[in-house]
Amino acid sequence: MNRQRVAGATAAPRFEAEALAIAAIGPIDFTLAAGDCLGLAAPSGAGKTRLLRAMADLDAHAGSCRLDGHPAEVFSAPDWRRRVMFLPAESAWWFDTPRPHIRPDRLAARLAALDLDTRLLDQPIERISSGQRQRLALIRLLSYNPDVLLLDEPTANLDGPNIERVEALIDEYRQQNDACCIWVGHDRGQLERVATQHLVLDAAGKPTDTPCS
Ligand SMILES: Nc1ncnc2c1ncn2[C@@H]1O[C@H](COP(=O)(O)OP(=O)(O)OP(=O)(O)O)[C@@H](O)[C@H]1O
Repeated sequence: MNRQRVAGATAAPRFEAEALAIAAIGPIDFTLAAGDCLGLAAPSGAGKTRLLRAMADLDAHAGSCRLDGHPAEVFSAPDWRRRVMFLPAESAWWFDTPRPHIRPDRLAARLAALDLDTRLLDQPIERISSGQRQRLALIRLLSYNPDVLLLDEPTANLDGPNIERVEALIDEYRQQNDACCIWVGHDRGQLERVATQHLVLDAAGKPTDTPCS
């Protein structure tokens, strides 16, 4: 599924982190080229979500992130967060139904790709299942055309066929948009399928070479 690079080819950095740390979590460093996906694994409570929030500049942190060579500081906060977009494990919704949250471009195709009925767009949020909400939140995120997807356990509520659909949609988006992603997950098999690079943290949030159990 992953895009293969030509051996010996060097790709320009698209999204980078240098000495990124929040509280005692990290520091971490990585460099991703267009189309790359970093699989981020760690025991529960190690700090994966907090690092994603630091990358999106949602919480105060140490170290820096760069997009296409430009540090986060040169972007306005809303512009950075639109380009480097965080998908929380549990989605938040502020209108009564999904439709007003989602830009219409490619909406029908993405709903079909994730096996979602268009009528869900006009259903009250509380009547939509957690797995349906998770897929709708991904479609909402993609509708804003981010350059970097910060995905916090994006298939946690899904069954096997829907996990495959989500993996395929994200892979297609990365390839068509030269986007990068950071994929937080606990399923090592999945991370091996979707990621082009891997970062494993120990229970204290420090990078390690030891595989996460
Ligand atoms: N805003 C915050 N301020 C201080 N500590 C926090 C904050 N948010 C979370 N924590 C704590 O930081 C630690 C890391 O939390 P985080 O949610 O990043 O873990 P995680 O690796 O994503 O866990 P899981 O795999 O269970 O989702 C936890 O001990 C959590 O209680």
